[in-house]
Order: sequence, then C-alpha cells, then structure tokens
Amino acid sequence: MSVLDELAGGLVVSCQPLPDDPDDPMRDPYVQAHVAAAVVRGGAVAVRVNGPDDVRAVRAAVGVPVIGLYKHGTQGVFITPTAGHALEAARAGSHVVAADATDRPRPDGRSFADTVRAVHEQTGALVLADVSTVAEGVAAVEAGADAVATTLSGYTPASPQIDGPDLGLVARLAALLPVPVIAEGRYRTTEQISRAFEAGAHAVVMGNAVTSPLWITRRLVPATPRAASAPEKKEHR
Ligand SMILES: CC(=O)N[C@H](C=O)[C@@H](O)[C@H](O)[C@H](O)COP(=O)(O)O
Repeated sequence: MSVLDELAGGLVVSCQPLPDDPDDPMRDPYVQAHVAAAVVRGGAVAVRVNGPDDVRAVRAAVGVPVIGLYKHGTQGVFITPTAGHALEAARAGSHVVAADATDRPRPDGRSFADTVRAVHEQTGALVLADVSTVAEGVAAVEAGADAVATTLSGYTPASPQIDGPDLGLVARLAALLPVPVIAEGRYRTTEQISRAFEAGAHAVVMGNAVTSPLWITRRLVPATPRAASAPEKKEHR
C-alpha cells in the first residue's frame, strides 16, 4: 500500500508558522510537534510540515504520514525550490516531499523533473507537485510526480485570484490526471471540504484556519470596536 493510500478520503492538516511573520511565536519545532500531535488526535490522516527541523520533530511525535516541504524565501518559487531542498526535506523524515511545480523560473535554473528524479533515486520519499493550473498539473505528472495539489492556485499570475479555494481546478485535475489530486489552499469550512471531495479530491489540506492562532486572531479582531479605536498596540506578558 502506498503512503498516499493512507490519505484517501481524509483531512490533512498543515502545521506551519506564518511565512510572512518571522516573529510568529509558533515558529518552533517543539510547538509544531505538539500542534501536529493534537490534529492527529483530532482525526487528521496526515500532516504537512515546513523545514527539516520541524519535519524531524513532527515525525517523532506522530504516527501518520508526514508531507514535508522546505520553504526558501517568500517570492516566486519558494516551496522546496531546488532538488537540494527536497533531499533535505526527505532525509529529515518526510514520507512525501511537496515542491513547487509551477511553470515559473526556479532559483537554480533547473527543472521540477530534476527534483522528482533526485528524490526518487536518492530517497524512499514520494513527490507531491504543488501547482496553480491544469497545464502545470499535467506537466508535473509527465515529470514523474506521484500526486498533485492545488496549493499554488491564487498565488501565481496564471491562476484566478479568488478568496475561496479553487474547486474548479480540483475538478479539472481530478478528471484528467492518473494520480491522486489533493485539494489545498484557502479551505476554511466543512462545506468547502465536502465540495472538494465531490469534485474528486483524494484528500483535503487545511492549514491556517486550523493551526495558526496568529492568522485566526488577526481575522477576528477587525470585527471588534476596539480595533477601530485602538491606539498603539501594547503587549501584556
Ligand atoms: C501558498 C503557500 O505558501 N502555501 C503554503 C504551503 O505549504 C502554506 O503557507 C499554506 O498554509 C498551506 O498551503 C495551507 O493553506 P491554507 O493555510 O490556505 O489552508
């Protein structure tokens, strides 16, 4: 049985600190290991984790598959941008390595296929292609990806800039591709999860809406009167 079979019909939870806030107090492998253990206790069938240190800590804390990535930078191709990052994520204990498979230029000028080849030849991990369009999904499978995720729809110029998840992309990829299609990106509600499975998703990934108190609180606070009148922010410890 492939490790991807363990994800079938389930909820995957992404346990990551906020990429755009270097001071997110959740940026700590010990913390992420506990977050991962909690979501697994809640029923998550797998977890998605960023960086070798967090992958190692989470791998030791949970018994479900770990989808590891290794972000480098915040612009352009930054989710596991090179084969070197992918190999580090795999060697830290990822069962599946997620990497950007969009058609944008990669920082080392190499291809997504090079990353797939390196991971398959040098480790036992599978490769999950994070894409933003149908064409990128098709190309990722031709390059050898074991599964495709809609993670980057909404984050590239070629994809629709919508507030909610790109359910249309899930449906089109699921109808076309011979590999599992994973729905990811801006899933917030149980209804969206159901609609992704109806569209043919193999699994659904939820991140910030489950695992980032910073992200969740920042979305709630603007609804309070205090937010409108707040003078300067004081921190009480
Ligand atoms: C675009 C990008 O960098 N996505 C990253 C991928 O690993 C994460 O920052 C997201 O939190 C993750 O994809 C889950 O998505 P959401 O938090 O929307 O449920």
